[in-house]
Amino acid sequence: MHALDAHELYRFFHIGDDETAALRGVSFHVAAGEIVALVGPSGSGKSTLLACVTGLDEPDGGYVEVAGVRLTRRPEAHRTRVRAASFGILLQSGNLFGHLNVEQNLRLQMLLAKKPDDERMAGLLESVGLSHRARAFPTELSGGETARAGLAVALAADPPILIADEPTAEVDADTESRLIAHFEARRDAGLATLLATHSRALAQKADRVIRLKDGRIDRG
Ligand SMILES: Nc1ncnc2c1ncn2[C@@H]1O[C@H](COP(=O)(O)OP(=O)(O)OP(=O)(O)O)[C@@H](O)[C@H]1O
Repeated sequence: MHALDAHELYRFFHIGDDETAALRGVSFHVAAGEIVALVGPSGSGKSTLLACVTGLDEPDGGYVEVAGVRLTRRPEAHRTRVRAASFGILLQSGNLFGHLNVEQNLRLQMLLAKKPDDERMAGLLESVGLSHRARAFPTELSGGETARAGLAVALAADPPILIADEPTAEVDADTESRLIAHFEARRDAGLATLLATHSRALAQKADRVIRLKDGRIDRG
């Protein structure tokens, strides 16, 4: 049993008569204490895969297990419970509440996980380079700041499984190093991390790299 298991995932999208096979039988796992990097060209299915493994999207075939418990095709209430207990999630759609400032978004995430910790919050803001923007609201942040604030929220409750889509896409080299150190600390703490990334530096630090191509794992 792994922190996360994906079994033969399929996902199709239909627009008019056109069908896109975004995932075509993808199986993989992420163990506790492991960083796995998901890489592949634009359109290869990375974001679709991350949405399916978190239960935010339902695969058309196959299933996902979180610590051995099935997530796929279970009632929404069950999926929501598993997500809250097991995942920190940063997808490209973002994860910030617009009526809360950055600090309040982090605090809310910690409260939901019953882990309020102001000191940890300050450390997280510093590690994503946003200490000076703690009081800013999401509409007042740049694209890069929004992504970093979202990552801090995803990390806030020290989730057993971190799922992040392009967590270092819009950061400078120093911030990327700090974030990599953060992911490595998660590994040392026995937590699982799955990152979709175009960053070579980040992929090099992963324990395993999974390469997607046209909705399949490319073993070439
Ligand atoms: N909601 C949707 N409706 C229709 N097609 C979709 C939808 N979401 C994704 N697709 C298609 O599925 C395929 C996989 O997309 P996906 O976003 O998963 O790729 P990606 O590897 O994450 O790309 P990128 O690196 O650009 O984010 C693409 O062909 C995309 O156009």
